[in-house]
Amino acid sequence: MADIKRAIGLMSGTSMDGIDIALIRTDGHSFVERGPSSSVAYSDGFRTRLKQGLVDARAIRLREERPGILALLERDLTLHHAIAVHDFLHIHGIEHEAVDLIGFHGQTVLHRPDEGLTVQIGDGPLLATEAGIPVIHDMRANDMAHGGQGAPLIPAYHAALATGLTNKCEAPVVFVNIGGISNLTYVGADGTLAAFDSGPGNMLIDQWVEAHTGAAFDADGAIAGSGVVDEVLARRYLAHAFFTANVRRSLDRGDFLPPEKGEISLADGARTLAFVSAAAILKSAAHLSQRPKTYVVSGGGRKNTAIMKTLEELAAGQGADVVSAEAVGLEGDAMEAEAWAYLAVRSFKGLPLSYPSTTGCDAPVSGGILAHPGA
Ligand SMILES: Nc1ncnc2c1ncn2[C@@H]1O[C@H](COP(=O)(O)OP(=O)(O)OP(=O)(O)O)[C@@H](O)[C@H]1O
Ligand SMILES: CC(=O)N[C@H]1[C@@H]2OC[C@@H](O2)[C@@H](O)[C@@H]1O[C@H](C)C(=O)O
Repeated sequence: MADIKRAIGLMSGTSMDGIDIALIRTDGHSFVERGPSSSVAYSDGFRTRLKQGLVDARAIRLREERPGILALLERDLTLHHAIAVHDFLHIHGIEHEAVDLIGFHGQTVLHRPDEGLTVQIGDGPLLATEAGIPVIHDMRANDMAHGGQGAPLIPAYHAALATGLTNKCEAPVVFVNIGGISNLTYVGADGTLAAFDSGPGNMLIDQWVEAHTGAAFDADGAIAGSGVVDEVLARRYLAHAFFTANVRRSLDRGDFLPPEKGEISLADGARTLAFVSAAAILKSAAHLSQRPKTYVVSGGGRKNTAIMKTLEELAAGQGADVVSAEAVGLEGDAMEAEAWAYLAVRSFKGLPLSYPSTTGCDAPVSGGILAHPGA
């Protein structure tokens, strides 16, 4: 019997809205049994500190540097994760000893793939000790050390999930994650993988809406619903070199900026940015060697009806369907956390986390650092 491990994945994504947590059992190959999942929202105060952390991170030249508030923030972020793990295990009646590994993403505070620099704050040894469970952390660094973009890493997990979709949707399938940044994974009928970041997801909408209303996001796309697309502004975003370059690269939060306040009304701005988010996915997918037949959407952006409406229309124009992760029996809010659990098991077994076709690394590479409790 294959060596199956029970692992928890922890994701604090680019939206900085909280921690997603998920439990899976897996052999690190195609066997995946998904367990419970949940999310813990950050307080407004902690989100404000995370945003300051992004500013302070701009001074980082070597990835172990922690200027400004970053050292304290890293400790507090780790302790938030430890509490999330304890609460999760308690709620679900799971003993700590029954969990073999935690896959800990941490919080990306700086991502400059062109300089070979990616920084996720999160203290793996501290989390291992606080949680009493071995932790695999820092999973992006080795990919970059081997010439990769350091992201996206979720494609290895998408490949495992795709084996269960054969009778549920038409191939070829593309998994789309609409988080702060969006990324996609193409899985060919023969298991071929191609993946890359596909553009701004919710981050521009979030910043735009927060600047005008104080709300963290456009709930259900309601603000966008009363606006119209400004085609000139949309074209400006979609003309960005990111979409036209021959080589796909991964994105940092600062690579795209929201419009200037006053440049457009709140509602039209929200509608235009939702259009851009959807159109960016199709524009990026045009770089794939084959046209997808089904887009399986996960991430918070699938709850924005303006993004989904545009995505469905544009995909229909190319003969493709758009379905939510839930429609094919998956969990759209937990997929990244599940992926980090899956990747932790692969890391533990020395299996590749990334491939030349997913991050642009020189050869399939593993990654991650193992931290034991109390070490
Ligand atoms: N009900 C909703 N209506 C509209 N948008 C929503 C809703 N719920 C969440 N979102 C959007 O989803 C975002 C969070 O998505 P998600 O958790 O997938 O991102 P993330 O994991 O932080 O980002 P990334 O995948 O880039 O790391 C929120 O910031 C918000 O923009
Ligand atoms: C550097 C970094 O944290 N990148 C994230 C971000 O959020 C979405 C997109 O940009 C993706 O490339 C990646 O996360 C996902 C989970 C990944 O690595 O697969």
